[in-house]
Amino acid sequence: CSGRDSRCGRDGPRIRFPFRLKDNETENGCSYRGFDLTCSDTHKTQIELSSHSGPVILQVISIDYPRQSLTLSDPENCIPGQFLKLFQYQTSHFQSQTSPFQLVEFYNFTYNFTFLHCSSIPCPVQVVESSKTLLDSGLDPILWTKTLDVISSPVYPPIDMEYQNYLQLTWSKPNCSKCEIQGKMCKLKNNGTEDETECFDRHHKPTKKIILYVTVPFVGLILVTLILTACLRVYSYFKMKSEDETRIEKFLEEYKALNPDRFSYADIKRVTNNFREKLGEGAHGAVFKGKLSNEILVAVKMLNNTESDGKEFINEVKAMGKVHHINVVRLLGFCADGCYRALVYNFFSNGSLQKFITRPDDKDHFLGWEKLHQIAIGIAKGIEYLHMSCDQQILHFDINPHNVLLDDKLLPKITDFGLAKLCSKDQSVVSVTTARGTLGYIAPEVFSRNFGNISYKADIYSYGMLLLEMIGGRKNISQLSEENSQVLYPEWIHNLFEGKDMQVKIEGVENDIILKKLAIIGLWCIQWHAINRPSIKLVLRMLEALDEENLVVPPNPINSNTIKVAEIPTNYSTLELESIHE
Ligand SMILES: Nc1ncnc2c1ncn2[C@@H]1O[C@H](COP(=O)(O)OP(=O)(O)OP(=O)(O)O)[C@@H](O)[C@H]1O
Repeated sequence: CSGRDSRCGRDGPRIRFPFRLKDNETENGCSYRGFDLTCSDTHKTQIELSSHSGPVILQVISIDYPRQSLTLSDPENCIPGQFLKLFQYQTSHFQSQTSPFQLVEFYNFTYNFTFLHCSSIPCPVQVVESSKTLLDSGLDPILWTKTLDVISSPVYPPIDMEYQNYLQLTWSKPNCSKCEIQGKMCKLKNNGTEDETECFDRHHKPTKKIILYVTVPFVGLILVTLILTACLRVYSYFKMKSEDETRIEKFLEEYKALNPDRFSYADIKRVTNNFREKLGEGAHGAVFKGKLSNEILVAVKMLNNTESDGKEFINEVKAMGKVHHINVVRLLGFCADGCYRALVYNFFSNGSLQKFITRPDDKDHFLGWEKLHQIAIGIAKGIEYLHMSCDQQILHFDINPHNVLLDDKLLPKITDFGLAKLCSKDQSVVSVTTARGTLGYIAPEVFSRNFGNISYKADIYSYGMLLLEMIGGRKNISQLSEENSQVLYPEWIHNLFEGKDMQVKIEGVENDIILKKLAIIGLWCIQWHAINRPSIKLVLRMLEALDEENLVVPPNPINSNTIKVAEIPTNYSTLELESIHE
């Protein structure tokens, strides 16, 4: 029915209508009565024919569908015996009542023949020519007895003694030879009479070749795609890895460049050419000029090893190692070699800002108000960076003109982080155990905890003092000695407030707009109470604002009720007080 052939073994005959494999459930109802075939355990095709002595199972050797014949053999090699069982009692044309098959060929034998029987051998039936004696046929007359004489006639098929082991049967109903000749399949006609058949087109099972032609390229394509994808993956994996490595290398190079190098004392001696050129001396040690390479000039600060327990050194390396800003000095390296400690910075040819704080008529050193304004902005940007842009807030605690260096383009660089403190950004109050800074620039609360908590506003105060210093306040108080660059700030600030409108009185430059701006901002920054001082961001906004006229003059920063001037020492340049117990 399905139009597909089936078979028992690879070499077995193809099985299709009117035959069917008995156990093939999908072909149920598709066979014709009596045409059921089975497969043996050894994959041979078998047919069961009925006889008077029970069913006879024969092996189907081939089926010729166009001629409607099938060739059978006996698995027990005794065709004559099976022949007798099947056809002994049949009518003359060997057509059984129940079987649809007719015998067409048994022996191609043109003579009459006789069936003989012997009970003691495996195949107990033999066929001989009737005209011959048993002895002529090589059979023992004692063992063999005659069973049946068959008279050869046109009805009886010819018999060939040499092919005793095959039976050839034909069938006439159902008649499918027409369909087979046309290469079509055959089936019983729907709604037809019992034996009527009709042809139909066989399902063309895709041939192996077609399957090969279609599937091989398809599977090949999939394989190639898979291999290519795998190769691509492997390639991109290794590419990514090598990119990662390059990225890491690059990072390490940059990191190395950004982070301070460690020098030995011998290096330091070599760099400074045996400490040949001294640039100056601060509270913590002397500074020497040096050369890292032909292009890189450095300033090497040798720290006094006698006084410190290493805190200043650690502080400076810790704080400065992290900062990279155009307005903050770069720490290129450090030396911690036995008792020798040194810090290596870029060299700035113009030295410290202190040198440029002078009267306007000092033509050699006065930079002009516009330049000073730019320098003030640069310092504020450096402080803003320290206060706001690093992982930790860096409080400098020693902002003053000595600690601002100027490069060859007069760009200000904040330096000297020996007193700096690293705090978390959300920390609003800082604990310091010693008052720190340079006299004249120290916020009141850093002097004494009575004036409030210490915070980033301490740097704002110092910056305010620096601004006021920049506009020439100290130099205009001519009574103070020239050598002592630090001035007691309350006294100095009082001098700024001559006149009720708080205008800064400086010879020759009265009412200069930049000057006024710097003065007002400076006064805001030195407000006695830290809370009244602006943040560095606000300071920057005020410094960069164009509408200077709108700047509001702050109240008098000194509240005379809160400080007794006489309590504050006047004769130290750098403040070193005893520890305050928190
Ligand atoms: N990177 C530098 N480039 C050029 N000159 C420098 C550099 N660093 C320091 N100097 C010079 O060396 C001198 C001493 O500097 P140092 O920072 O040790 O002391 P200070 O700031 O004057 O005082 P203190 O350390 O007590 O605050 C300064 O006057 C400065 O001009």
